[in-house]
Amino acid sequence: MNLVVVSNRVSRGKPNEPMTGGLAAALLPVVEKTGAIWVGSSGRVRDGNHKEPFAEVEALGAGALAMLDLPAAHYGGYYEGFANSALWPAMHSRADLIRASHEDYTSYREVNAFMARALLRFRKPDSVFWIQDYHFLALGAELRDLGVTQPIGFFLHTPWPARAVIAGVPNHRELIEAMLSYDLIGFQTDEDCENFLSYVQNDLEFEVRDGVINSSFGRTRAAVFPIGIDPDKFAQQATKAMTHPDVTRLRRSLNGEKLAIGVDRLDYSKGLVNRIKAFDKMWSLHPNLRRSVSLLQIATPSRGAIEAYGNLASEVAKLVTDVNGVHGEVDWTPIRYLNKGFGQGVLAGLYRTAQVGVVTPLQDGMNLVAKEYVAAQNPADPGVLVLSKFAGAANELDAALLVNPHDIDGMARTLATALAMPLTERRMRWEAMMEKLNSGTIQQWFADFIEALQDTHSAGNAALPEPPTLWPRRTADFAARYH
Ligand SMILES: O=P(O)(O)OC[C@H]1O[C@H](O[C@H]2O[C@H](CO)[C@@H](O)[C@H](O)[C@H]2O)[C@H](O)[C@@H](O)[C@@H]1O
Ligand SMILES: O=c1ccn([C@@H]2O[C@H](COP(=O)(O)OP(=O)(O)O)[C@@H](O)[C@H]2O)c(=O)[nH]1
Repeated sequence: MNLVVVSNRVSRGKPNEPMTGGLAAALLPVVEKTGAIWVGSSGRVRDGNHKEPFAEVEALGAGALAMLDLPAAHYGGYYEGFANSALWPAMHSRADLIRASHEDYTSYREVNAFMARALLRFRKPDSVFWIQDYHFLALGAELRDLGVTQPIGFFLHTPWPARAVIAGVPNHRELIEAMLSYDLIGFQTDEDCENFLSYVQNDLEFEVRDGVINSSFGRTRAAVFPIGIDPDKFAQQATKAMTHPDVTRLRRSLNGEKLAIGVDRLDYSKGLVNRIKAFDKMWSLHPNLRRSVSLLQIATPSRGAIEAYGNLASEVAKLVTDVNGVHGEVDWTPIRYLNKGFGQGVLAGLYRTAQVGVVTPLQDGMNLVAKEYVAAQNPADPGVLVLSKFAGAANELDAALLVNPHDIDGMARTLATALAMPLTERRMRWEAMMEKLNSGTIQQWFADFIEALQDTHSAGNAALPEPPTLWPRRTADFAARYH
């Protein structure tokens, strides 16, 4: 098997560089170990008609990384536009933030078609294609249009929302029909998978039986594959990081005070505003916790060219200033707020230093930070995870203190409970969570998906007498422009 993994964001595997998001963090070890070729955006754009996509290819462990320059005329409409101003808010049930022009949709489809053409260069007879995330919902259909008959799987890293929300995305029907060119579609949680199937059954009116969709576009299976981490690697990194200068300086600066940590992209889905309000409330309700616990909030800049993200950055910065102004003292700062990223080798030590990990998104596909925080703890004296019930991770990490991120008073109370939790209960909860992390590692996620993809593809071929007729050209106008 020659595995071709495709995502918008890639990682070059530089150990001291921060990961930009969980998708890149999760795929990196998979590519390094399995020898897959990972194709994604170089982050640069290129003018011209792009008949010959430009890819820079370099080794990545046992695998390879191919970084493509995407078409200059369409990059903004694709990434900041349709992907992150229409699909992202919809996937996170923020229909109020959906902004999409028809030009953005055209650019999105153009980039999907461009990527399909670029992938032909990496195709071999035994290739298996694995497409990642909402940037490439239509890529499978584009590949089928180009005559690709090999297995094509898709994994969605974000949530999939209720039918009424996805219906707010322009061209939703055409896009979701295009997804039915995939052999297998993977989701993070049962709820995401059920929401998707409910749309397919009720809005597209295709037959769904035992997670298999039989449509005029072929046979597609939808199933759940919760993404994991490598807990052993994180535990080792955390032990090693305790002597890193950033970590020792942090510990020294605490003077015995307790620490809570939050690590998030500066994204409205992460619930940063409510989290800071909950700390404000906690210090107001429990004045004894002033000076005895502070919050280190790492908020790495993300998608800054989009208005909603710029607004959020200003709102959070102002809120932090206000809360520090109210509760701070000449020699004590309640919230240390950093707009920069850290390599995972350092991050693991920061997690281990904190008695409480605060992961309170309003919606999140999985949230790998929650899993990393748990894996980085000292088994003899583990910290407590306070976790939103709306993060995909809450399905497995149900031994965390689960909170409703909309209930600020409730979160304030839970934070105080976490800070006072006795060692025996902390250990019991931590051991239960580690058991889950060890049985759902990133390696397992990869193996499960690829096995299911190959099985589904073989079963689909066996069931279909004339496969080529099942892949109608849904996107003839886009295809014609490039082929
Ligand atoms: O590539 P960016 O636009 O900078 O955004 C970063 C990534 O954010 C999202 O990550 C998701 O994947 C994680 C791993 O499965 C999951 O834990 C998290 O809940 C998701 O939000 C996005 O889905 C990726 O495509 C981005 O690369
Ligand atoms: O300074 C930072 C902040 C985050 N991360 C990594 O970025 C990923 C964030 O993934 P998550 O699933 O929590 O959220 P996403 O950003 O993908 O929505 C995790 O692997 C973190 O270790 C990092 O390497 N450095």
